[in-house]
Amino acid sequence: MVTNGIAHNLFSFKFLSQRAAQAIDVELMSPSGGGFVFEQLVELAGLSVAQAITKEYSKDTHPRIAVFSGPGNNGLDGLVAARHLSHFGYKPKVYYPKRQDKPVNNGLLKQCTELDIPFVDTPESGLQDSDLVVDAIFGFSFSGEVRQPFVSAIEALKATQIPIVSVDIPSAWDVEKGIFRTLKKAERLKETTHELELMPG
Ligand SMILES: NC(=O)C1=CN([C@@H]2O[C@H](COP(=O)(O)OP(=O)(O)OC[C@H]3O[C@@H](n4cnc5c(N)ncnc54)[C@H](O)[C@@H]3O)[C@@H](O)[C@H]2O)[C@@H](O)CC1
Repeated sequence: MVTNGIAHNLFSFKFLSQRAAQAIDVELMSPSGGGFVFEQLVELAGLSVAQAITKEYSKDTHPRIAVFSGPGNNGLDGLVAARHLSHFGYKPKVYYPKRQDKPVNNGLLKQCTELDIPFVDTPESGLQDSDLVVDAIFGFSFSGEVRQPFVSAIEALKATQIPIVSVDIPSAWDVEKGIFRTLKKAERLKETTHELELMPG
């Protein structure tokens, strides 16, 4: 997880390559390896995100949290985090524009709905009156240029002044090289003044 609020600690982090991260997940779920099932890993990931937020951002100063969930498993981490944040006393709302009809997705949607966590239709309404945003749009399987319906969500994240907590990596950054893929060189230089740049290794 990366948060723009703890940039000063960036160089004490170690980063995994895309291939290594995927290989670790395969190993964790192998019967001869970790023996975990997928749902356990998603629950652990989402709980870790929510716990990290409680350490960095108190519910007294950052109670209103927008969660942007993407179409894959990174998005599921976001839904689990929203559920825990609600239990921890925060007020999450979720932007989840592209949903898959799978048992784990449907179960998490039901759990969030039963906690009265609102689902919003646009990134702007997610960010409005929020103190923090959880970026769970893309994780280690992101590649290429950002496609709809996530272009406007990424633009909204680039423009917002509130803290962004990214699950795994900042969405739309090249998984191996960091920095937004969609930016031209001049824009990239500007972005590096207030965003993190991830380097492999
Ligand atoms: N075993 C696992 O796969 C686990 C994954 N976890 C989380 O899930 C993430 C990886 O999950 P996934 O492999 O589902 O991948 P992601 O959640 O990173 O994203 C894949 C989804 O994004 C879409 N996508 C990729 N590039 C795009 C682009 N340029 N524009 C628009 N859409 C694009 C794909 O079509 C796919 O629907 C990890 O980073 C981690 O956060 C954890 O929950 C633990 C378990």
